[in-house]
Amino acid sequence: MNFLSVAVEEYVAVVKVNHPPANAMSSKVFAELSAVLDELEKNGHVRAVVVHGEGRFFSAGADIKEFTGIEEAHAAAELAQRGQIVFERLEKFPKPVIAAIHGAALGGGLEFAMSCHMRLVTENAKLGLPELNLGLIPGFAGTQRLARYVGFAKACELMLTAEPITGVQAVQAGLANAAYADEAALLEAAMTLAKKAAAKSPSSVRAVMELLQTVKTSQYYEGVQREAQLFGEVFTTEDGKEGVAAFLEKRKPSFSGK
Ligand SMILES: C/C=C/C(=O)SCCNC(=O)CCNC(=O)[C@H](O)C(C)(C)COP(=O)(O)OP(=O)(O)OC[C@H]1O[C@@H](n2cnc3c(N)ncnc32)[C@H](O)[C@@H]1OP(=O)(O)O
Repeated sequence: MNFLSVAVEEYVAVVKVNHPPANAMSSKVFAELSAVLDELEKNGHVRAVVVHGEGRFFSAGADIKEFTGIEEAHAAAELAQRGQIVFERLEKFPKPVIAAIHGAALGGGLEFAMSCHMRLVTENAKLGLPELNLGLIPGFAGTQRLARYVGFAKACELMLTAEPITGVQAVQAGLANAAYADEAALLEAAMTLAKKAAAKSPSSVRAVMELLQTVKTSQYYEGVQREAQLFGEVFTTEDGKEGVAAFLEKRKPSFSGK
């Protein structure tokens, strides 16, 4: 493992993303996450999982530096689908997963956190889906999951303004469970919560985790599929190219509507 580390303590696995500088969700990070889920699912010493980011951020999203090599809409749609599959697996994971979010959970980073079963945040963490600043749209099922947590109007506002909210606001909006003053308090609270779940009967926990997933309908999956397709289409517009180039060149994008 190069980008993820796992430490197990009292039936709780702490998974840390360590992909400096921003813990971007690159294809290698996704591959490792998938392998880690395989291992944690089988491991009888693991009954709950805490996911955290090493360094300044939880995760700043999909790896924008990897976007530059992608030319075709179908290739961009496939990138979205690959992320969607891993996050779907995470959401369906039979053991509870808690995201402990500090710094920033943006774009694919928030989509990662939204696939976890609970989210604890620092008060000043930034949570948002800023893809429209890049001339893109969310692609890892964020368009479908966000509204489930915050409702239609707030999801619309967050995506269309592309502006992040704080950890405190995320709790108020129903996106996060609770906010803590700093990273140390956040991690302590995440471990306490995870240990409470880990102390319950694994069979009852597994049953609850399965039952909570039945809220997803076929319309949800149609939405996710359409999201990947539209991500591919938007990705190949001139505005999509301009947005990504502007981010990498550290300048404001100029969108032409093409
Ligand atoms: C389907 C899914 C799609 C997506 O997820 S698209 C991505 C959506 N996410 C974003 O748009 C967030 C982009 N990043 C930011 O807004 C900012 O960054 C932060 C708020 C996270 C941090 O800002 P600050 O503290 O001013 O640092 P900094 O100089 O902007 O970034 C530090 C280094 O991190 C790299 N970085 C940040 N986000 C990403 C990313 N998502 N993918 C790849 N690299 C990223 C930068 O480029 C830079 O790197 P260097 O030091 O080499 O210049």
